[in-house]
Amino acid sequence: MSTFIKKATRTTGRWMSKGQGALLNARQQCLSSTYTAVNEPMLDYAKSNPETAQLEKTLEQYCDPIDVPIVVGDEEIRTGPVQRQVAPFDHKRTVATFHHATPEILKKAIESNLKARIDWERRPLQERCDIFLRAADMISQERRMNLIASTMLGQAKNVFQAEIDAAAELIDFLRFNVQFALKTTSYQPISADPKVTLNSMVYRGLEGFWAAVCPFNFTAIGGNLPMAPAIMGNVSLWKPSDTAVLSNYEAFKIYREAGLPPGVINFVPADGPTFGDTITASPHLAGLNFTGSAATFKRLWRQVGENLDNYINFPRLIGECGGKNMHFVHPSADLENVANGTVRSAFEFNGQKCSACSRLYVPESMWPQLKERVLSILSEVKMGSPLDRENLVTAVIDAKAFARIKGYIDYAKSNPDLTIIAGGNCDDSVGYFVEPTVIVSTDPKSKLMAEEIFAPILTVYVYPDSKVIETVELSKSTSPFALTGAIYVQDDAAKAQLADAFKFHAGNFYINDKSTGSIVGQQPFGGSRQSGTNDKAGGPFYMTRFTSPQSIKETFVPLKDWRYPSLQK
Ligand SMILES: NC(=O)c1ccc[n+]([C@@H]2O[C@H](COP(=O)([O-])OP(=O)(O)OC[C@H]3O[C@@H](n4cnc5c(N)ncnc54)[C@H](O)[C@@H]3O)[C@@H](O)[C@H]2O)c1
Ligand SMILES: N[C@@H](CCC=O)C(=O)O
Repeated sequence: MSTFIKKATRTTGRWMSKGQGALLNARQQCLSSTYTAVNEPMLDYAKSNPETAQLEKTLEQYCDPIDVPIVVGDEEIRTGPVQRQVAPFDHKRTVATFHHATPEILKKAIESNLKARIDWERRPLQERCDIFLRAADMISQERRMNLIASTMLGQAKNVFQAEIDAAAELIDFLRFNVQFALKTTSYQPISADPKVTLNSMVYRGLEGFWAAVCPFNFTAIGGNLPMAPAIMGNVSLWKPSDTAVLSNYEAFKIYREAGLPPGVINFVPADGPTFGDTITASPHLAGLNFTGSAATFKRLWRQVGENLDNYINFPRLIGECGGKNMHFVHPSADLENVANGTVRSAFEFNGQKCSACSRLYVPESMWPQLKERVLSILSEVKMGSPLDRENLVTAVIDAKAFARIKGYIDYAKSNPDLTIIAGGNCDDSVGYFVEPTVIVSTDPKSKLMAEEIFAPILTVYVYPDSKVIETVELSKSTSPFALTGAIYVQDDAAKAQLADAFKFHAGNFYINDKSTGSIVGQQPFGGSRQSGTNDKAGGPFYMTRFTSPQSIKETFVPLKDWRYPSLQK
């Protein structure tokens, strides 16, 4: 039985843990800005647990495809050609049908945003927060399984991966964003003598609308990108990825049912370039909250640049992009820790995490033993449908990704600098399956060591033990990304040296831990260089990006003379 259920008390027909009870009280207190979030406890889905039976039942609700509309204000729109979201592990199975918004619909959605903004921006922050805390409670309780099931089927996450993402991380984003919004807006400037002059700060939402452009790989990120601006009084267009429409729609519906007024967030699946062209052409674009590849972000940034003379405000651009994350192993490292951490980081959810380890630097003295251990673990790793909890590796997201990944594997097979020591097989007859693959490269600058592949592929470079510092420098100059990175080292002096050396090469840096698995409120997330603008989602500074404060000075003593005081007669 999971700890969560063991501690649970049944109240008003809902399962609620002691922790959640405290949170609901905290929600009431939030009206006085004292709300403190805690991370959502995770369910463990042991076979005999009630949540496992509940999940099975919920999965049945998704046997037939769900038709997902475009939602603008209160209107559901179903346009022309129907799009399909398929199960990546069984591509004959359609999990959702949906519709691409045309430029006309997108323009209508912007108008609807701007109309809704008039009231929404004026609402007290606490009222806005309360809606999203209600959404967090709904996801934590009665709607949890809808998010888990739709993420499992649509994005091919197994139950543990879906629980971390679609339940725990999304709930955490909602609650911590509220906490940070309340804390950051509690700052008021000093007033030396408030009877003479009162200074204050008004936390305004931005003028215009935000475009939230979402990736496929995290339901929580899809849910966060339009919601964080909304908490701060903004309005946004939610553009889900075509391969995550269903789970994103489930989250959108929950926000609306929790009390989000129509038009504050409009749900607009759309062809990527059509969406990008339309929003960047609007004079009302206030900001872009983007997560996805660096290539797409650069294209949007360029389009904003080209339109600069047409905007009412300078749009704010937030972009969280890709990575080529390394595990750098020092000769003093704990081998078992390296092996377990690297397999989890590189292959969990098929390496389709921006933070996944995709290059491994290992000293030659350690490699024979580490290789043996990694291969031994991989012989136990199972690949298959995400509906089977035993499968750590499932299918990659779609046919396009499959073809791209296969291209890298074919390249490795034909290149003498690269040796495949595990995996290397791909099969898309039923689903888009790519075996967890380990490739050893004798060329430290190989494209497999440099480019983001977003796949279950780990490339290893074995270095001479005497060349730690040279190899650190080599690793730093190999890839343009700076997202996550890990060092495995037990020697204290070496640890300090390596941490300093990688200061600008990872926005999220791990010491003796794997490069994935950041938790909201614990490891705020983001990288720099080609990995993005490093605004640190899940941390306090993120929320400040969504406000455009106004400073007000009010004087109660009239100015009686225009001269400087000592010159007054
Ligand atoms: N740093 C992070 O926090 C983080 C988190 C998750 C994913 N990622 C990155 O995201 C990428 C994987 O996600 P993806 O495959 O969905 O990325 P992607 O760039 O292909 O797509 C992201 C979104 O952009 C949209 N899009 C595509 N072209 C567009 C255009 N011209 N204008 C506007 N929108 C457009 C897509 O439809 C999708 O919704 C990887 O690079 C991964 O590292 C980063
Ligand atoms: N929070 C995630 C990153 C999401 C990127 O895809 C992690 O650290 O595993």
